[in-house]
Amino acid sequence: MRGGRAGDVGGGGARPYRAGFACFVGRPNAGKSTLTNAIVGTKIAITSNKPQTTRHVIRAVLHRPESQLVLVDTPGLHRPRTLLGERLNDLVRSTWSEVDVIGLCIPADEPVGRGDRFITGELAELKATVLAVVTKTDLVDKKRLAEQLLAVSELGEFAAVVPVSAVSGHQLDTLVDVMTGYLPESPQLYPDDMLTDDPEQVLVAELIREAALEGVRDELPHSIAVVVEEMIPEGNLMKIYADVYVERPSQKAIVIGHRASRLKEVGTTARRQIEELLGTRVYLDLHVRVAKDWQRDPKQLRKLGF
Ligand SMILES: Nc1nc2c(ncn2[C@@H]2O[C@H](COP(=O)(O)OP(=O)(O)OP(=O)(O)O)[C@@H](O)[C@H]2O)c(=O)[nH]1
Repeated sequence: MRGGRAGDVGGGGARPYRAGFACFVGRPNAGKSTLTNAIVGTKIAITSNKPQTTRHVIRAVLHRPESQLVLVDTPGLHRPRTLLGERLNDLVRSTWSEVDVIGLCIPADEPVGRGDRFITGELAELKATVLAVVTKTDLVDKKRLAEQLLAVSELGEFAAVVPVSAVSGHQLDTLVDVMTGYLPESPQLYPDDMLTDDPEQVLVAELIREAALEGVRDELPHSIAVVVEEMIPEGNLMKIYADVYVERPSQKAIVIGHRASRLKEVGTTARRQIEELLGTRVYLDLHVRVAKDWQRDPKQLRKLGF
């Protein structure tokens, strides 16, 4: 509906405008978030070297003259052990049913396994076009890559198998081209200047959460949640008030550190990243609170946005 299209002008031979939704799926650590970041070129989806850290569906809009690819970031599918785990899996499935193109990510440096087979089976039921994306090609040599491409193509019926590296940038444009080719003909979905339709607060909360996890992932891998309570613009300054939730007092001590030294670092790191994201100066006020067993309590989960 919104915006005109250069492709309309001139008629004869112009390719149709395509627009639609796509997402990357795959087992934890397959490289989905890193790939999304590399394609979008800005730090929107949050990555970590620990599985299951992507907790929000985040959309990034890739504008091209003849197309618009809306990337939806989903968490990795996994065996639920807590209520949060179940919610995450529901979120993954509902996202899958809404998109036009799905890129199943399989790392080049790990054997194709049961998890990949399971997800491939689930995807076969959907109406979306499914591509296989062999990620992290920079980690293997040509021979290993060729073997992996073969193993992946034997895994299921894919519209295409595309090897990429988010780190070296290898084939990223090709992947976008291939995915775009499978989008439906459609008018432009979002205005030209829009990169993401997610509330800024979600992105800000994710940046704070990532900073709070830095260096303590082994101790508190899934025990931190962040809620941005208020964002108040004041001239060219954005005042942000946020709560960092942990499950237990002992975790609160870890996050805060000796004489609040760690919390200060978290605040500084997060503030820099938020300033980059918002393009304004930021004042960041962080409070650490204990929400007992928040991962298991539906009321707490709702409050924390799950
Ligand atoms: N060398 C290399 N490492 C990569 C590449 N892509 C991702 N990684 C690394 O692989 C790990 C997992 O990447 P993520 O992007 O967080 O994986 P994910 O699939 O989003 O993981 P979940 O959020 O757990 O579902 C991180 O340590 C990344 O740095 C790549 O192209 N090359």
